[in-house]
Amino acid sequence: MHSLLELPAAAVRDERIHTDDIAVRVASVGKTFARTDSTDLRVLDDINFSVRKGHVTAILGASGCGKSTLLNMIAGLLPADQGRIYLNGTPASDFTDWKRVAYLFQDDRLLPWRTAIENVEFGLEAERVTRSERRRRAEQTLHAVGLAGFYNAYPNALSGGMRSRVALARSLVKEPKILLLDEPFSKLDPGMRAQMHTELLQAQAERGITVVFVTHDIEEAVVLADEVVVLKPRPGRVRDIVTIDLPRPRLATDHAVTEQIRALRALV
Ligand SMILES: Nc1ncnc2c1ncn2[C@@H]1O[C@H](COP(=O)(O)OP(=O)(O)OP(=O)(O)O)[C@@H](O)[C@H]1O
Repeated sequence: MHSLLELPAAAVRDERIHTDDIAVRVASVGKTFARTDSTDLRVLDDINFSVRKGHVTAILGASGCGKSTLLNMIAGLLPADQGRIYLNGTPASDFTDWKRVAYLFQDDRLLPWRTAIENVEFGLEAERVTRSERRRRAEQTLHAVGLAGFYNAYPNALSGGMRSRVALARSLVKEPKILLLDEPFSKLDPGMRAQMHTELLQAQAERGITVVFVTHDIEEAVVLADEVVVLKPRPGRVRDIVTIDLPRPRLATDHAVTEQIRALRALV
């Protein structure tokens, strides 16, 4: 099952191609890290895929195959040393609308000296938003992720799941068009992780956000994603792009979901 979004290499190399419904395009991207022992580590090689606007895409692969490196390049945190990454048709190096791109890290990175609401407001401090508007939007977003009543709690008084919600709210308050997530729920227990999946999908559907997330968890990829980019390691290459065309909510106990998990397991 290949996605139509897997553009042919020749088309990918043609920088004139602008498809209005593509939010992220990764075109012939490669990355090599120089190591202290002066040997180079080729982490990613000739990566090609596209992410449709409003879709949820998983980047799935074993530990060390370059998933975080790829996400960091999409986020503009790392340059690609081969190929190009485009956001809304613009090369990442020329892209200016980074305020509409949010990144949720593996650890929640909450500021311990700030309350929940102050942590969420932090997401807006780089923007031209008045203090009262900041407070209003932070309250509204915390409410939307089920944390009304915990506005003034400090992170150390919150459970892991609640901290994840605050971190999600801090990303959503920016009203991102693109949300990038690097295994943000991997430290949660399975029940809490399932709740966070529901929160994420609800926010994504309501706001039409494009989501790209990294995971090594096949079940998480099948439950959340419209498309799964499967990477194989050393160096990281695209093994396959699989479309998950199942209705939501997807329960890991449903037959169609377990079949899809089984099919993906054979690829990873
Ligand atoms: N800045 C860096 N300098 C040198 N090597 C790096 C750097 N960042 C990552 N690497 C190496 O690149 C490889 C891929 O790392 P990356 O974190 O992208 O993989 P991953 O698939 O996200 O792994 P995990 O699931 O364990 O987080 C690893 O071998 C890692 O040690």
